[in-house]
Amino acid sequence: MDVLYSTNPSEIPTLDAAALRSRFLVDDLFIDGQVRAVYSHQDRVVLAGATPAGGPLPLPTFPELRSDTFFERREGGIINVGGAGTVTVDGETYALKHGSCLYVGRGAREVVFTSDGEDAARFYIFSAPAHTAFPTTLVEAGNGTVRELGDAETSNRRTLNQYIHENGVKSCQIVMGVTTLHTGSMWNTMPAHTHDRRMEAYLYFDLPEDARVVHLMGEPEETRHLMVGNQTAVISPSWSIHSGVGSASYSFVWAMAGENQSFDDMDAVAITELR
Ligand SMILES: O=C[C@H](O)[C@@H](O)CC(=O)C(=O)O
Ligand SMILES: [Zn+2]
Repeated sequence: MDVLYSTNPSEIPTLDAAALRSRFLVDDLFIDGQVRAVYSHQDRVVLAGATPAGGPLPLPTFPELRSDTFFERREGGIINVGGAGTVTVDGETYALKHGSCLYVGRGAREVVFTSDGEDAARFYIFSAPAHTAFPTTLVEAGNGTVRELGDAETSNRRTLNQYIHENGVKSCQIVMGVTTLHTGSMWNTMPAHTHDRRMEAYLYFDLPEDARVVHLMGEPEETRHLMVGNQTAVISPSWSIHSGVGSASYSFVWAMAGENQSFDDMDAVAITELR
């Protein structure tokens, strides 16, 4: 498990592209037959990828967690960004096709991933510390609370599906869903925003391998960009904007944790104010 410590915004202007990438980008989550994980000190979230190939793949715990099982003191949201597969939680099997979301509550002991066929499932896991156990719950792709945002004219027409949130699947901290750009629209989250009470991570997926998202980060008055490929995550501290434009349309998993779960508690920044 890699550990990423928190970064102060004053460090941003001192970082070159490689240093920015090493602190905020996670691009090695999905490797056949492995569970890969990163512990971020932004609200102590863990980002993980599980790619079952050639047989069932159990979720281990990690020495850094000092726990007997991964979910001993944690909850998690799991979204499948690969081929169809299943997640078995303490003997109960949930089928997750591409884009479906499973919430796993604190205290789950045995979690095992499988792929249905040749096209390996790729389970993205976003986990946060949890104070109590909410029920493990499946939401099929597209069955969250849907918001239609943006316009084709400004190239940001997109469908946002909220899965784990105040008015949906209950959690201690996690707010999680998937946003899909309509064909021909390339911008997400414009106008950009911050939410000082929550960190957020984006995992871009369904982006062609030869395409990139130009992801904007940093304090609104001191922005930088990251060139982001398919199935790559970007960690956004609470002080950072998180917005991007693709060279092709794409989807992304967004997931937050922190002080509150109010999706609309965000401070928008007009593009004319960004520096
Ligand atoms: O705080 C909320 C998050 O940044 C995302 O939900 C935004 C998003 O998916 C979008 O505008 O497309
Ligand atoms: Zn946000």
